[in-house]
Amino acid sequence: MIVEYAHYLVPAERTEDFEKACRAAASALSASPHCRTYDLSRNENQYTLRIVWSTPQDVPQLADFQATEKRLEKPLDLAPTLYEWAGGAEAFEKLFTAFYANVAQDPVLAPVFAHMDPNHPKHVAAWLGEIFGGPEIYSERHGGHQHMVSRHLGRALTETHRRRWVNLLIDTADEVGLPSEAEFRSAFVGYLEWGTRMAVMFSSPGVDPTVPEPMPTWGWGEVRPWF
Ligand code: HEM
Repeated sequence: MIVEYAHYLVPAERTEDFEKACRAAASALSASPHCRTYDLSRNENQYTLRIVWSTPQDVPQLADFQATEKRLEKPLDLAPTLYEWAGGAEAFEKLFTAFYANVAQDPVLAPVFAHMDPNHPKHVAAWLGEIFGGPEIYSERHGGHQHMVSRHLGRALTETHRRRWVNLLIDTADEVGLPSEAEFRSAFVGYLEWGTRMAVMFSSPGVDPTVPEPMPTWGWGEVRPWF
């Protein structure tokens, strides 16, 4: 992950044009599979654009404006990752072993997972661990993002399935004693809400099965809409 900071000194008569160009750049950034998040801050006539990239790219809409300084930096992780906070690989394996045992008893979900691969709980644990900042095991050993998406294709999952999956996973998180701090649980549930909606989308008829986006990552903060 690369964090780009670009500082712009913008004369008062050009701030309107600059902010318009930034909004155009925001559309391009949102559409880019390489951009994870971005924001613009202003202090009088100084602007700082911060972009978090998976790989460095240009922001063409701002080419007319001279950046006074441009720095590409690796972020310095001062906070533990969600993976570390949760308790690492062991915690995710415990969670998904208990979850799929509960799934087998659930009238809504059991039929969906009737032919599940016995290693499925371990694979989903590796997926979630990687998303939450742990080792890149799912990418290296289990086919990465494209493979995960392919396992949902054609399953025609419904909102009833999705909601039951989320509810049961949260109940199981309580059952196995996953950390319950507000910050951790809000990030955890935020990912479940996003991830299950993506699973339902990719399970719909006629969806494009190609996935150019890299593995998602999830942290303590926010994500932006794709627009
Ligand atoms: C955050 C949400 C979700 C995540 C992270 C997730 C993750 C995964 C992963 C990583 C796989 C592939 C496992 C492998 O590599 O073998 C998979 C497969 C699958 N997922 Fe999901 N999934 C999510 C939501 C859902 C939902 C809501 C359902 C249905 C209620 C569902 C049903 C399935 C099924 C049936 C498979 C194939 C299982 C098998 O045959 O082994 N998933 N999921």
